[in-house]
Amino acid sequence: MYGVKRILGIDGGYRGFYAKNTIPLNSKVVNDIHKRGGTILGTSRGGHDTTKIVDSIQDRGINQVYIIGGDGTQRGASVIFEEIRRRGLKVAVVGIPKTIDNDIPVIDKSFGFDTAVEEAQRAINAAHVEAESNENGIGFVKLMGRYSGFIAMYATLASRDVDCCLIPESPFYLEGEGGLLEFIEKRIKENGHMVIVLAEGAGQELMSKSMESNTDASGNKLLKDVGLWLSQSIKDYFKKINMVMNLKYIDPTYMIRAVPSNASDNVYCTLLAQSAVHGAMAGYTGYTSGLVNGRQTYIPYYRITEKQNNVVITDRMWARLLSSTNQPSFLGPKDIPEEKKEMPEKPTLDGENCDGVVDIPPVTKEITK
Ligand SMILES: Nc1ncnc2c1ncn2[C@@H]1O[C@H](COP(=O)(O)OP(=O)(O)O)[C@@H](O)[C@H]1O
Ligand SMILES: O=P(O)(O)OC[C@H]1O[C@](O)(COP(=O)(O)O)[C@@H](O)[C@@H]1O
Repeated sequence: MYGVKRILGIDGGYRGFYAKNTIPLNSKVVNDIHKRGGTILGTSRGGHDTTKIVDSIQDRGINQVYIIGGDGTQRGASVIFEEIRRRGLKVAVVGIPKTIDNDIPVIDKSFGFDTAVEEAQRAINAAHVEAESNENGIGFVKLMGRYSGFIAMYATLASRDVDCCLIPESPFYLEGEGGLLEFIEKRIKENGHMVIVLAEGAGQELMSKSMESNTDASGNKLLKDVGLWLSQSIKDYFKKINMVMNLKYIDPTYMIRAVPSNASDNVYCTLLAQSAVHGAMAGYTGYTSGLVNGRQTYIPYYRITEKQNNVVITDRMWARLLSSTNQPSFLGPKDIPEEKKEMPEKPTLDGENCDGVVDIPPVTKEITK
């Protein structure tokens, strides 16, 4: 449509700009990538050397850069955009929001999230079958979600087989009255089985200080395996109270991330890509292409990078989850920040992303002509 002759793929994330050869892309090369999981370009953490990246863009004569990834990637794109602007280069920088975690703010959802939720159902179904088939069975599923529990929350709501969903945004405790272990014992006594879904970032603070972890190359906290730790704690508890229990632990995290995208994500990806290109061709730069309240928009980087999208546990969606699982909130009044105690009803479809959409500024014509 625009007569573009040369498209280069950057191999292996940000460091690929300066440490690797580019991968020529054409319609033949990308013809069936939507049917495969993963990425033909490769991915990595770390490696964001802004000067070298922008040098590489400049040296190669690149005039449009499309950067695909999660909230960290969008922050990286924003830094590149600033440097390009500082140097006065005529290069458009555009972000495409791709992450299964759905932790990018403002937009309705990121590309990959729907697929992850759908695939998580398989693991939850398996956990349910195993739990039902064993005496006092517990099916325990760990899902991704380092800081944001969206996959766990939506998979739980979709499945309706889950008795307890634990996410990073909602603190919980194990022992004593109102604690998780007491709840599990009660639910098992009532139903004879249960399913627990856990986002990997949940309950990290409960694990021993001796298991203190570092950060990955991107600066993300390296998580301790809360799934294994929690399943062992549950087993120890049932041993202590001398009650039979069969816990089956399922960790489908990388299997979920590796599947090809589903139909809904394929369509979404097409919209994101087309919209991103139209924006750059129209002369815009410094934005992430995304769906907001069902409409394709161009969102200036400063709105994307100012915060992370997290589950708001005082919002309606989490309330819906609590009523669906009938789990306790595990919260005392002290766990709810003052300003969250009286949240006004928000005028969106699902209670999420409200903060970002009410006053989205018009696209600033951050254009390098
Ligand atoms: N504040 C930042 N400034 C510059 N680059 C960043 C920043 N945060 C993240 N990046 C770059 O983006 C990459 C991807 O971020 P990461 O958090 O690993 O994944 P995701 O994009 O899925 O959130 C990082 O490896 C790093 O190169
Ligand atoms: O082990 P890796 O490759 O660093 O990835 C694990 C992390 O990936 C995430 O799913 C984010 O992945 P995406 O950005 O690809 O969606 C986190 O939830 C998880 O902690």
